[in-house]
Amino acid sequence: RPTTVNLPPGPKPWPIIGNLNLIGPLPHRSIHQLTRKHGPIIHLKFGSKNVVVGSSVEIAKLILKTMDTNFICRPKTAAGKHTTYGYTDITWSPYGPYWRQARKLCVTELFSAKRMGSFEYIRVAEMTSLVGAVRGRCGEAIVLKDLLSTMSSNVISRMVLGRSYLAGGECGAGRGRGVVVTGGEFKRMLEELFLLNGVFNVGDWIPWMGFMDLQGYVKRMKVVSRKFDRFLEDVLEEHEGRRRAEGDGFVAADMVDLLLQLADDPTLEVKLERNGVKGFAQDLLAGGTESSTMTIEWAITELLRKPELFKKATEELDRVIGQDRWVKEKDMPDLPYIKAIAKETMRLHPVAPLLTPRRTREDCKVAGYDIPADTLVIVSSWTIGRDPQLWDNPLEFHPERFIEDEIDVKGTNFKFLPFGAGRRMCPGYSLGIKVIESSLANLLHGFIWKLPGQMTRHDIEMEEIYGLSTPKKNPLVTIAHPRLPLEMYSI
Ligand code: HEM
Repeated sequence: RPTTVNLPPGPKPWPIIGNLNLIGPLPHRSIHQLTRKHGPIIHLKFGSKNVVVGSSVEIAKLILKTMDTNFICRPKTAAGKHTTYGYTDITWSPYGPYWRQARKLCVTELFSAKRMGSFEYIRVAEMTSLVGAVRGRCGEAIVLKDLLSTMSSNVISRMVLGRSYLAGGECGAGRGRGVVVTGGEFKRMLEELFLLNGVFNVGDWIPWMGFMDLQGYVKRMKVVSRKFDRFLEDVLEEHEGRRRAEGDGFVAADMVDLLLQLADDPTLEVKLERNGVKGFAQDLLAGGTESSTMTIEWAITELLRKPELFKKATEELDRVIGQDRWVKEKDMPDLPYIKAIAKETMRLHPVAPLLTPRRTREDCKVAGYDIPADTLVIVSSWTIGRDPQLWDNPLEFHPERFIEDEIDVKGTNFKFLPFGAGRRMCPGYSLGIKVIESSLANLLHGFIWKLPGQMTRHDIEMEEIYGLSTPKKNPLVTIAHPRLPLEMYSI
């Protein structure tokens, strides 16, 4: 090692806590302020841990693509240890043959175009239920998020687990172990899992304080992971029962069936153990629910603040779809304005404003600075998405910018990173974008959206909470009115 290490610029750390005093309850906003002061690559100390934040297109490209072999690992955190079966899921598993195999399974089995196509009927059915639920409450003030999360949980549950375990508010009813968890409880479990996977847990950064669990996060991680384990064990037993009963005629009907088959496959490079099956299933359930719900809620919120945009969206829908049918997934390429609203929402309200953290495997140099091995590496897509050098009037919600400049969602130009980029980018992006775009299109096609009572667009609050995702702090309350001929709702 060189004797003098040329670390990126950053604030002076305090003994023991480092710069943790500068990180508030919304870490992406704290980090945004720091990057504005110190530049596109900064060095911080979280306790004794080195942290590097990249917040420009150039640095993001180096981290996520050009030098990705050194940045492809995830840090070892209490959340990874306690909530993902000791890092045997996809998100927190370290770089190596196990993770590479997991990603291969995502591409070839779980999210292949064929598999996504074969599950389209589920997305259509749940979309129809969502439209029916909104229609049933037209004229009332509704918490939109509740209806959206039922839709997205049902889509993902049916694809991953084979059926909606949330139907009727109960789950697992009538089987060996009786009711395991209610629908409402399941949603709370997912929210808790997301929150705990994104929190700044002091024990991760000041290891000798870890045993005290001063914030109580580790205790909560253990509680939520026990709840998930009970639920997933039940699901696995049910699937194994069907497999035994059907013998040679068994055909995999959902992602858990596939994972259990793979766990028995002697040709797999690395054995997929039972905990791995549960960890993968949990990742798919968690990844597929909260992220699309929060994005659609933010989109309707932004539109309520700029009602003139509803007109543009519905003009496009009336022209392309007409008033006598609902929007199908295959219509989306013909609805560029709706797609632009979805992208603009993800620019201003990214699900993961700091992406998911990485860890350096070896000492390296980035932009002339030394980055030591085992540094926590963060890419601030929040800052990149608000950079005035990249976006005109960056704080304004202006979907047209994505029509003028057709940037894709796959992070190929590193200016727009809703799903990350490179080899560790979100494997579920095609499902996520399908659910977001077609739900948004149908909610705008089928309904006129208003604010309740005397509330005006200036009263809408825009605060978020931070975890592995960043949903609205206070859920949006809104009123829907039918927009299409009434017979269209008898579906
Ligand atoms: C709105 C929808 C979604 C958004 C915005 C989103 C965003 C992200 C982001 C930003 C990452 C981190 C990428 C990085 O480290 O560079 C990620 C990773 C991941 N996402 Fe998603 N996601 C979405 C939907 C989904 C869905 C539907 C699934 C699965 C059903 C999923 C499963 C995962 C998994 C397993 C990872 C970890 C990948 C790895 O570490 O190798 N996501 N996602």
